[in-house]
Amino acid sequence: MASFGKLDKDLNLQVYENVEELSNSLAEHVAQLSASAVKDRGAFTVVLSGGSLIKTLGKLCEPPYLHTVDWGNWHVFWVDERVVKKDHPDSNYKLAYDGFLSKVPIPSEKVYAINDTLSAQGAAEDYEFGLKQLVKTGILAMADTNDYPRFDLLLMGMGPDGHCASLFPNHPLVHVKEKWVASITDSPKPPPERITFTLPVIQTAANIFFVANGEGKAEMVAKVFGEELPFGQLPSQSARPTNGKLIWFADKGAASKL
Ligand SMILES: O=C1O[C@H](COP(=O)(O)O)[C@@H](O)[C@H](O)[C@H]1O
Repeated sequence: MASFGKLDKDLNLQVYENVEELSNSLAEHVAQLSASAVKDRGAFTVVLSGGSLIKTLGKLCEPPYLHTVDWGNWHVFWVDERVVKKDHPDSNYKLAYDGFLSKVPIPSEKVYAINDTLSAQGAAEDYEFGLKQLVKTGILAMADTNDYPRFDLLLMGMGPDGHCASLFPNHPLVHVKEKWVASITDSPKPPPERITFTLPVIQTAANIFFVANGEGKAEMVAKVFGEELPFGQLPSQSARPTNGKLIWFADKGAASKL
């Protein structure tokens, strides 16, 4: 891992020589969080993004993690989803299933995909309702300090424009506070119809791991670690836990403009 001195310490940025090293470290960090959540609460609530993140989870599907992680107690959610059928090439569920979920023994009833028969608004409301039911069962924790759920881990990617989840720079959705899950029908990145966790839910997470690899992300990584911008102008900068832990995992390419 390369050293960025003060940046490492203050901003929790971990820079790796290549994606292979990044993926190894990511797997170890995820496995440790999983073990402590299952020990404490008997469940690990982990939230996936789509995009390039999924490939970096590959090491978790291999020994030793394949055999040592308590997959039976994982509960898997999506921080955002495109409103398409589950077998559509744009589906974040399909991407995660093909690249990760089909390779590890997580019980299918603990994988919470969106209802792909509904409109964007319907799917967002339905997903939020489902989360509230899981709070009632005790699987999903609520925060002590606000009225949002507190997921154990959010695994986040960042687009080259600085968006995360389906929260795009300066889009009005970045200011939504009254919902846990919101819909968008004018996403600047296709497909236009999506659902997304709102920023307060993201900020309430116990842990957020952001993953960025490749030079295409370098400019935005530098911006995220640059001056503090007004809330929502750069969602990947605003998406920081208010009472949790944030780690950025970057390869040398993504960190090349720091
Ligand atoms: O559209 C999306 O893009 C972001 C970033 O994707 P990447 O391929 O540039 O890493 C992703 O995190 C999000 O889940 C997805 O819906």
